[in-house]
Amino acid sequence: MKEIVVATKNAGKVAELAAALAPLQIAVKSVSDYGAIEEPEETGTTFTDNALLKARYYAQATGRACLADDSGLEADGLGGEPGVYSARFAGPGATDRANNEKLLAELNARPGAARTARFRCVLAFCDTNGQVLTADGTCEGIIIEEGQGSGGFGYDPLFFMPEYRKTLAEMTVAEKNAVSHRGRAVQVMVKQLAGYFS
Ligand SMILES: O=c1nc[nH]c2c1ncn2[C@H]1C[C@H](O)[C@@H](COP(=O)(O)OP(=O)(O)OP(=O)(O)O)O1
Ligand SMILES: [Mg+2]
Repeated sequence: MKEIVVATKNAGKVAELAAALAPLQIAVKSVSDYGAIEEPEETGTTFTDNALLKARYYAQATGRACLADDSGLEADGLGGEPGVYSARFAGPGATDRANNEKLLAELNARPGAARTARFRCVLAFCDTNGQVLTADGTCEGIIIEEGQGSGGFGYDPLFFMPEYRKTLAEMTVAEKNAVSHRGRAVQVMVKQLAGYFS
């Protein structure tokens, strides 16, 4: 049976990835459909390392072909931080709100620091034979002083895209997928998966 498991514990990622995978016309499952699987420790130092680590871990745990996502924010005013540590910026298990507050506090502590930033996403697919596919994407924006919008997740309310005059949190899933790091990566991945499943 042609199916893929979106291997992430982040509901926002599941929604965005599932929407973008729909044209493949294969069954799209989520790891939560396979019982209580513990999250792996993200020990990699690059997005690619962590995406591959998660794809392999969940493929092993579910016995299904899995698509994992590792992503994060690089703030130029912070020398590229928080990067791969974006989810843990305000500490282990930090909430989005705490991470957003820390991002603003760190930037505000550096008057004159650049407010430009980018999101990066690496997607890794791994099947039960260990065959691997990867794709990546980026998205450029500006960190604003105060959150705007209630959509999306993570740092979306603070990530403003001047071309669209909106933060990512003010976009629908379809709008965000058309311009985001994840949307760009998944478009590339969908082409590869179309070949894989044909
Ligand atoms: O589109 C995005 N919009 C806003 N924030 C985002 C986005 N994409 C990544 N981010 C932030 C959220 C989190 O702080 C970190 C990802 O961490 P990352 O480990 O890849 O994901 P996660 O732990 O939420 O779920 P999981 O590892 O189960 O896929 O970067
Ligand atoms: Mg994670």
